Amino acid sequence: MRILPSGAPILRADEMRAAEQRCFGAGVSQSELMERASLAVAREVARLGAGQPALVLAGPGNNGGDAYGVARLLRGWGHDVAVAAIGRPTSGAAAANAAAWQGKVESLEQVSARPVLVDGLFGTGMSCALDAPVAAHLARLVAAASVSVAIDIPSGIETDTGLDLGAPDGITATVALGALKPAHLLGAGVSKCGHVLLADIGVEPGAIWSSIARPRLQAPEPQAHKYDRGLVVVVAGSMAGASRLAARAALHGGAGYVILAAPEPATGGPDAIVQRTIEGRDALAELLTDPRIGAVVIGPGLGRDEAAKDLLEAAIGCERDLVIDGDALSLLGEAAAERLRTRKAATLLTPHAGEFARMFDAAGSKIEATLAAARNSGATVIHKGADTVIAWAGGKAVVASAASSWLSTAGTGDVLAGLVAARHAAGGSADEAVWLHSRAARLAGPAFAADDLIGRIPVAMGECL
Ligand SMILES: NC(=O)C1=CN([C@@H]2O[C@H](COP(=O)(O)OP(=O)(O)OC[C@H]3O[C@@H](n4cnc5c(N)ncnc54)[C@H](OP(=O)(O)O)[C@@H]3O)[C@@H](O)[C@H]2O)[C@H](O)CC1
Ligand SMILES: [K+]
Repeated sequence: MRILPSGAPILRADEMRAAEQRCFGAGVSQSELMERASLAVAREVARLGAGQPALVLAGPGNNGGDAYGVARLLRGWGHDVAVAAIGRPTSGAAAANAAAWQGKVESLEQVSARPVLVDGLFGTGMSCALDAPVAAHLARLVAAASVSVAIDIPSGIETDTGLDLGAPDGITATVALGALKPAHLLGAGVSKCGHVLLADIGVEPGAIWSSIARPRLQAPEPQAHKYDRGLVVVVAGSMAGASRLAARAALHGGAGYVILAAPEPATGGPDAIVQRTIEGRDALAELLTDPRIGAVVIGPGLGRDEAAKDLLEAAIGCERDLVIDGDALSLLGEAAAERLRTRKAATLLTPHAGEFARMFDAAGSKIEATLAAARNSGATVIHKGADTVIAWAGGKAVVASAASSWLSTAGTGDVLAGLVAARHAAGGSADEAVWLHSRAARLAGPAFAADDLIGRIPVAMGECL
């Protein structure tokens, strides 16, 4: 499991440059800022590299400027340091750092590999794919090292999208400077950044995007009753098992009262789940007039037939807060934004990548695309994946990016939908549910079934009280 700072600010490349400019405007010089960056990276290299001979790769810009600073500091601390470079910085603090490096500078082609590798070729200035020879030499040098540290971002990952532009595999750790970037959490960054450490270099990020953090939960008040904790209605369709998973997840996610509304009573499952036989659109619409309902879940096991469409119409038309998942998202398709934006109550969507692409424009950064979907639909959108983005219509985004890959098993989406409803009905936020779902998966260990996941949710909640 990789280390990732929690609750940390995320900035795009242009936002980071603006934050650096504000720092300069406040009187901090570029060389001072670069020295803070170099010192933060050099300390991590000394810690992780444990004094082994180091090879520092320096690029033609400020990422390279950091690299020359790292090399100078390590050598000053007695480390055996070699430098190889692509181009040479021509201006500002980076050029001064390059000039201050007293040692020789080799080319990537000729330099020999060493046990410790520092990647200071490119950072937020990556503007296109790495040249193939550069990518090949970088991969060779990273593979030969026992410890490799990337400065700010591994070279070859696009800052704002996480798109792979030729980055090597196997980077041990990335020292993010000043703020996380989308590259640390999205796409290729999920697997290619290694552990992510965030260095404070005195820049005020002012970010409204952040990495997910452990929620703070409260036990129910002494006088609480089941409606205080939230009444969740799960609308079942043709596949009862999926809706039962969602209902059980809602119960173990803290809901005080769970109703499973199904065409015929489901057998098995906890007696604490109240079964209501609901046939057709009007009967469901009637049930959903109950103002005590904190959240309705529709989608798990709904199916896509005419009966399913009728139930979805009733759910969208009701005045309750609504979690829409799975089949219901596919039924909405590209009409989603238009159908949902007029709803007065809250709507939460839990699409995976395929469902998202059927409803919204998925081009570009996953954060930007999910925010656009939230703005256009008025819904809170939980865009699932190895990198899960939670986006609100007001522009806030939270990114979760260290989930267990064992979540790739049937039913975990149904569990999340029920958990999202429970936390919402309890007055919590969508990212709480994502954190609990991910933590429960960690606790469940390898090769768990969705049913096992449910039993770990209370344990995960116990870590938040
Ligand atoms: N701003 C500051 O004072 C500080 C910045 N920090 C560090 O700086 C980098 C960002 O530095 P920047 O100079 O903006 O860009 P890079 O160093 O990442 O890239 C350098 C140049 O490389 C060229 N480039 C981009 N992609 C490629 C490629 N695929 N192949 C070859 N060359 C490439 C690009 O030139 P262009 O002509 O394309 O513009 C870049 O200019 C940041 O990540 C931090 O590490 C300090 O940390 C703090 C101070
Ligand atoms: K780098």
